[in-house]
Amino acid sequence: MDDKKQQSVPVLPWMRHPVDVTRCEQLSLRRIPFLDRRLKLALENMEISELFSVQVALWQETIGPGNFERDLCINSPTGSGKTLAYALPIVQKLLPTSTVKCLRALVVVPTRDLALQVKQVFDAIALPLGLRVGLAVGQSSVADEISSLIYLPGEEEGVDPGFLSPFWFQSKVDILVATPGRLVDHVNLSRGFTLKHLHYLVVDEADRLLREDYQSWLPTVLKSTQSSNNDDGGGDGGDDVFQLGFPYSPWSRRTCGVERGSKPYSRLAKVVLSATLTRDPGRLVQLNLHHPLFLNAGKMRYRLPENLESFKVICERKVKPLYLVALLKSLGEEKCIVFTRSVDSTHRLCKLLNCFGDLQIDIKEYSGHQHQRVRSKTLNEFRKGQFQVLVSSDAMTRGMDVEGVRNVINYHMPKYIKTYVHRAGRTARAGQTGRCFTLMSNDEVGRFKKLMKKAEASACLEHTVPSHLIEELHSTYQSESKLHNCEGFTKNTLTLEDEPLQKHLKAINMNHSSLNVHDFTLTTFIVERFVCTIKIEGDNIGESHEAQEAQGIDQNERKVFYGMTANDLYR
Ligand SMILES: Nc1ncnc2c1ncn2[C@@H]1O[C@H](COP(=O)(O)OP(=O)(O)OP(=O)(O)O)[C@@H](O)[C@H]1O
Repeated sequence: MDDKKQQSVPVLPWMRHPVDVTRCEQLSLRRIPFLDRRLKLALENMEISELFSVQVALWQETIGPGNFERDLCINSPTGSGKTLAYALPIVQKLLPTSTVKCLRALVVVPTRDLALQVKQVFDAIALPLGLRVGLAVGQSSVADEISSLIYLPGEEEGVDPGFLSPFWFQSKVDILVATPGRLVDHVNLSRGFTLKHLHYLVVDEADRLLREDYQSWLPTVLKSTQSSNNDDGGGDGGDDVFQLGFPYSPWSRRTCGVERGSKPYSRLAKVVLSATLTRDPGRLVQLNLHHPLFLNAGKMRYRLPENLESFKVICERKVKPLYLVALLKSLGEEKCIVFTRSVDSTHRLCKLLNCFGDLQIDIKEYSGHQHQRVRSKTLNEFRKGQFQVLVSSDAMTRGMDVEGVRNVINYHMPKYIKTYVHRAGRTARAGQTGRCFTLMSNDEVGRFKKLMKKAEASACLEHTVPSHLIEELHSTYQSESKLHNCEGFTKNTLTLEDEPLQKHLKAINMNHSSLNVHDFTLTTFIVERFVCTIKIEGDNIGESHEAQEAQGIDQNERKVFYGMTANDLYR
């Protein structure tokens, strides 16, 4: 979107003049004012020697002169280091710990894998400083999870059990990273779990979290953070010591960086982030932001990582899988993520790619249809470099940080620039280089051009896949299919006798033991490969779709029989 058009979109007044994050220089750790020496050491142990622009900007608004006086909304590219940008000041602010642990910082993210990733960042800087980080993501039962988050009455440790036991609950963690659904479960169901002492709330991947309701997580959280700590520890309900009317509380009072003069001004400080932050006033208003300050990277709304190269790969629709295989072959051993438009396509494409015996690349799928355990295992293996190509749907990839991903391939062109930004952003992270290839047919080129115009880095060259590679692949699979097509194809019935084949078909949702077909001119190599083990009875062998159509055979009927058309396999 050009500047003129961008200005015509209704924007909240405080979003009109953002602080440009890119103007902040990267700074070496020794030049960061007030950085706690232990925090500096923890960063050095992570091999971090300087802070990125967005991290410096946030530091200024929190620990520096800004002193967290305003809520912060950050729109900064993928891989620019937003996690550490909020984790660092929060940990530094929590450092003067009170004698009693209580939950003072909450980070909400949309997926479990992302929550685990964020927790790891907090662990690296908070644990050495004696702060504990918890996770509420629904990996275990509510009861098991809560026992890792709070001391139950009678449990040892905590403060002066003789004084408060058996009525009190105490937090085991200072910082909690949570997904919205499980967070709401704890707020509503877990005795002793309270957000009343919360000082900091971070909403990461905010546009995604604000787009979906997730059991009304936001109003639930905001309501339960409403502390009555103005009245010196008399709680407004809940199962903690405040409810019991103790004369004083050893818990910290919320005054987080928003004290004015000598008068403490109780407020929950909020940090809201994304690489594609929403500007929709209706969504943002739900956050109930206090005097918000908008930090943006550059002038445009969408910005791609600086060292990302974008390419278009133009190909005919029906040979798209061949282009993908050829492209993957040409990328060699480099780690790569292939994006499709849905979980079904992800599953099918992964199966399809694994049919190419000569590809010699390990490929696995990663999608929301898989069990969390399977998904996390796959992600770990990918991180460790145990396989090179991950085929993925969009839902799970926001914020995912995997070292060494050099290439992203859009097998299906994304519909929206936001999707492009998040997909492409899995590479070229933290200043590294990376490439994003988008496969498209000729008639999609115009749409792609429009899409790319909305991002700041809109240069996009064409990447040509050598035609000899495509021809080689084509002839391999064509010849195989011809060979197998020759078996009796006399009637319009197809019997699936072969057990491995049946399994295979089942895996791509073709749950039939026998098929009635008019048309079994199999135009995709994947289906051709099935033919080799199918006992075929039909009379249409070798006829093209056009010829079949001329005979009045309804091509759509295939949909009824297979649950999908041969064309579905191309998409
Ligand atoms: N100051 C730094 N120096 C070196 N590496 C850093 C620094 N800060 C962050 N990183 C690394 O940069 C990578 C990207 O960071 P992070 O995941 O926080 O990005 P992000 O902006 O949240 O991206 P996304 O929008 O995709 O979630 C991580 O691997 C992180 O370890």
